[in-house]
Amino acid sequence: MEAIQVEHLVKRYDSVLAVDDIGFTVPAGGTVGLLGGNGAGKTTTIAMLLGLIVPTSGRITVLGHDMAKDRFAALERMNFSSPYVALPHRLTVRENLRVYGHLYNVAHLDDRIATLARDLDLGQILDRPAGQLSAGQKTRVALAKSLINQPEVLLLDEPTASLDPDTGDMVRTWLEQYRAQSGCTILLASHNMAEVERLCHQVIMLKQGRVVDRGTPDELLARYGRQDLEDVFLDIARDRRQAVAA
Ligand SMILES: Nc1ncnc2c1ncn2[C@@H]1O[C@H](COP(=O)(O)OP(=O)(O)OP(=O)(O)O)[C@@H](O)[C@H]1O
Repeated sequence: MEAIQVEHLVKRYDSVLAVDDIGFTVPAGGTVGLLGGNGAGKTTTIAMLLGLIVPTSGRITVLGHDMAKDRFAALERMNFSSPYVALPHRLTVRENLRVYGHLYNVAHLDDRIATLARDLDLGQILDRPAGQLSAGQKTRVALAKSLINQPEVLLLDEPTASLDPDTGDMVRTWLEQYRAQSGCTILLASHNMAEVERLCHQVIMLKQGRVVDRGTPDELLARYGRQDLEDVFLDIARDRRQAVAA
């Protein structure tokens, strides 16, 4: 079953065609990476999947619900993390998580917050105002917020941005465990190619709002004759493609 289905999706902002007729699916339990340079359309695509931005045209189905008609039924089973969304600054981390927990009607909320605080190492910062945290601490809190309702579909925009290598690795390991234990479907936008190689079953390469390539990390490496995805990314960004088997 497909958890996410995107068909002929378009978003135009006046003169900018931010998303230009893209289509992809994410199978239930799969992790798909959305890659592309700055301005490629990743954040716009995620915002449309969440119903935060209305598409110019096209169709999005999440967990069987058409997002144009029936998005609230899907939204309560989804969540997201984005560095572009600031949590209320004056509330402590715990208060923030409580607010979001109530929005999603989370049962046994204190237990859920305690579990997330333990797993994401938030113990020291739970009672500090969100506005006073470092960028890396905010990223971990945003991730905790995104998991408060144990979503079946998780949209992650740069989930490890600002994390030091050790914490980034901890978060990736934890995401792998969470996915294995929950069967959650993940769409991940990232500029970290090692992260994409490690987490994603399938990769979609966007450029100027269009899908320019897609495949498993191994397929893309073979197609471009490269050892790592960073070089594949650069080839695509710079319009180079090796004359190897497609
Ligand atoms: N509100 C807006 N009004 C006008 N243009 C916009 C708006 N939001 C995004 N754009 C444009 O749409 C295009 C896609 O932007 P988007 O933020 O989706 O890219 P991205 O792939 O997430 O980039 P990055 O890696 O830099 O975060 C860009 O050209 C951007 O300037």
